[in-house]
Amino acid sequence: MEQRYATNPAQVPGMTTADLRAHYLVPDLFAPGEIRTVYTHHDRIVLGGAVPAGGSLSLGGYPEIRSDHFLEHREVGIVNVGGTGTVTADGVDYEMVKGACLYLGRGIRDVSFADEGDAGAHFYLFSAPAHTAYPAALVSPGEGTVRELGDQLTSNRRTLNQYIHENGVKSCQVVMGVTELHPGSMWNTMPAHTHDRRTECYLYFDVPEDARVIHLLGEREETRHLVVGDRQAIISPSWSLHSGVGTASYSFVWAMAGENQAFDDMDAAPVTDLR
Ligand SMILES: O=C(O)C(=O)C[C@H](O)C(=O)CO
Ligand SMILES: [Zn+2]
Repeated sequence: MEQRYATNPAQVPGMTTADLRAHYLVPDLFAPGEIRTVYTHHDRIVLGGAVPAGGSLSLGGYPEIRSDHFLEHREVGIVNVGGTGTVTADGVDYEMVKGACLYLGRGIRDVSFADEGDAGAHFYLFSAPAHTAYPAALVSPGEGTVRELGDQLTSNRRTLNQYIHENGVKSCQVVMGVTELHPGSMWNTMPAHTHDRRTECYLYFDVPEDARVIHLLGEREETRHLVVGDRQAIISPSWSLHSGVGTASYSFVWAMAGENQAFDDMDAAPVTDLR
């Protein structure tokens, strides 16, 4: 499990492009036949990618979280950003089509990922410490709480699906969903915002091979950017604003953990305030 220690906003102005990428970009979560994990000390979130590639992969314990099994004292939200696959949790099979979201609570011992042939399932994992066990739940794409946001005239028309959240699938900390940009719209999360009570991670997907998302980060008076490709994740600490613009339409999984689960607890950073 890769370790990423927490950072302070005062470090950002002195960072090179390589420093910014090393701290806030997760470029290689997905590899065929592997489960990869990254532990960020920002709100103790673990990001993971599981690519069964026609076989089956088991999620084990890790010394970095002093656990015999991954969900010993954690919960996880999983979104499949590839072809159809199956997650099995303590003997129960959950078939996950592309875009489906599965919540698995604390205490589940055996978790495995599988797909058939060249289906190409890519399971994205977002996990945080959990104080109690909530029931497992599978949500089909588009079946959560749907919010239509933005406008074609400002190139930010998008559909935001909330899956694991206060009024949906229950969890201890994890809040998770998927936002899809409409064709011709390029900007997500406009205006940019912060939420000092939660760390948030985005996993960009369905980014065409020759396209990139320019993701904004940092404090509003001192912004920086990351150039992000398909199935790459970013870590946005509680003090960092987040927003992005693509050179083509794309989608992203957003997920948060921290002090509260109130989606609308956010402080807008109007574009006129950004430097
Ligand atoms: O397009 C958007 O707006 C989003 O998807 C915003 C994220 O959900 C977010 O940053 C929530 O805090
Ligand atoms: Zn946010």
